[in-house]
Amino acid sequence: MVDYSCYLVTDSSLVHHSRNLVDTVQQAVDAGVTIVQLREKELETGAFIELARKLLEITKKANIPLLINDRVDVALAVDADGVHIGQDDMPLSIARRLLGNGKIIGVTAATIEEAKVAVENGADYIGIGACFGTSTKKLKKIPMGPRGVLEILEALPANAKAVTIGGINSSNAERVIRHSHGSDGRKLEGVAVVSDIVAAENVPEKVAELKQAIARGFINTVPASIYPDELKLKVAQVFDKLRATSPLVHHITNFVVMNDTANATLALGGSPIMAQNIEEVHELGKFVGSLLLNIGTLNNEFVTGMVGAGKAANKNRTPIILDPVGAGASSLRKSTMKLLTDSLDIGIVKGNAGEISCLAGTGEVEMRGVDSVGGTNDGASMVTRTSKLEKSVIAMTGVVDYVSDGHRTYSIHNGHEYLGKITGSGCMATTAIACYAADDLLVAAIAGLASMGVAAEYAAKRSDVNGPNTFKAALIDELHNLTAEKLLQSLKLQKC
Ligand SMILES: Cc1ncc(COP(=O)(O)OP(=O)(O)O)c(N)n1
Ligand SMILES: Cc1ncsc1CCOP(=O)(O)O
Repeated sequence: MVDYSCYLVTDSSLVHHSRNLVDTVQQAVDAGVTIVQLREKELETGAFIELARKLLEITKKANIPLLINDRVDVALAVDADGVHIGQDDMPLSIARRLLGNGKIIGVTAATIEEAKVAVENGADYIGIGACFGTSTKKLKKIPMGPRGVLEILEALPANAKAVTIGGINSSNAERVIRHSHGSDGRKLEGVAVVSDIVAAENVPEKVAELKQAIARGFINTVPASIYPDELKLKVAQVFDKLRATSPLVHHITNFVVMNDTANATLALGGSPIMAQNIEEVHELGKFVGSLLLNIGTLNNEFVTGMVGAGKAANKNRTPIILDPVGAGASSLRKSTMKLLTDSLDIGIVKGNAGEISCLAGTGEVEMRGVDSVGGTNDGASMVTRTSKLEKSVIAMTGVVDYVSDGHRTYSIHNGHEYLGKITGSGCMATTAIACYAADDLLVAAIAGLASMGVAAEYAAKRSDVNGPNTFKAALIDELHNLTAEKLLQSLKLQKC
């Protein structure tokens, strides 16, 4: 059985200046890559064969396969273990005739049709891509993201094998593999990586990081279900922990709510920092408890900062909470949400019914500006479906709030109508979730929405509250006055 899990594809033009390609492959093989593909675009045939022989010596000793990219003649000349061919290369049927059944043949596919044809014609595995953007190769099609990879994988027969390629690195490999877990239990066999390994300063360290990320991605445990009373106790516990630890919540958020959400974070017990400049987001990473990305007012600086901060957060395993404000309202917002969900591992997405239906791609709830027009008749099924699709916890706000991790779904019946009459209450709810995100993400999403709902009920009851404006000030006060006991007493939580 071929192990495709950690697949090194070479490119000598990208090799770090401190080594040559042969040393790079030796180090990568010693560190545990499971298969190697020699991919050279500029080499003359003689030099190609010589290089292939050297790499074959290394891979044979480690008992792993060496495939040759595009050049069936080179593979035959050195008796390599197989080839990888693209859609414009030698047809699969001819390659198979030349190489015989004992050799591995991989075929690139960017569409369902290409993948199906390759499998029908006897490809041993499919290289699905490009998954993300890459500077290693000029792409002919826009990257498909992990969801596009899964769509191709799910269209193939259950026994078909596939890896994905394009922009894969140690900070996104876990998500890419996890995302490929299909409804019928199938998943990718692994990820193929060029620059993240060959250009790395420290190859053994990089391969170790990649292998750990890949191994985490393959773990697909179904979480145990939790009864509402047990969950309420957990909410009370995480509230006390939040007050004791005051985590730093890094916001890249919109101009409209920046001040209110900073105050809501402080009132609830967190510590806010609002910073979007790419120059500083990396430095902040080490101290940040969670990263909140809110697309309410968009410009290029914000989006660049979000992607940069998001990648750093994924690398540090800091949870990211995304608020795709108004995602269904304009194509810029929709494409920004797609860019963020495709390129980052998002822990929790919080949105109203319109935003969540836009994320799910169903558009079943319309949007007017940043507000949903109406809600959905079946919030529980909408969040469960979207969570399964996105592999993120989904928190959907409305008259009733719904939270799901794809396996466990709950509804929260707290709040007050004034929440819908002030601007920024949804963004404050996202902030509240981000304050709790150091803990189990399902619990964090419930605790955040519960805190907002219960604080709103206390605020609305106050004698000094006469309407939305006084309510907003009182809401910040009541987030500050919240206690674990109040949450336990007032939280109305149901299992769906
Ligand atoms: C594992 C894997 N998947 C896809 C490719 C891309 O191959 P191809 O389409 O032939 O493009 P080039 O590699 O020739 O640029 C691959 N090499 N490996
Ligand atoms: C060969 C190839 N085919 C699709 S993307 C790609 C290059 C991937 O390189 P990297 O892993 O450096 O993004």
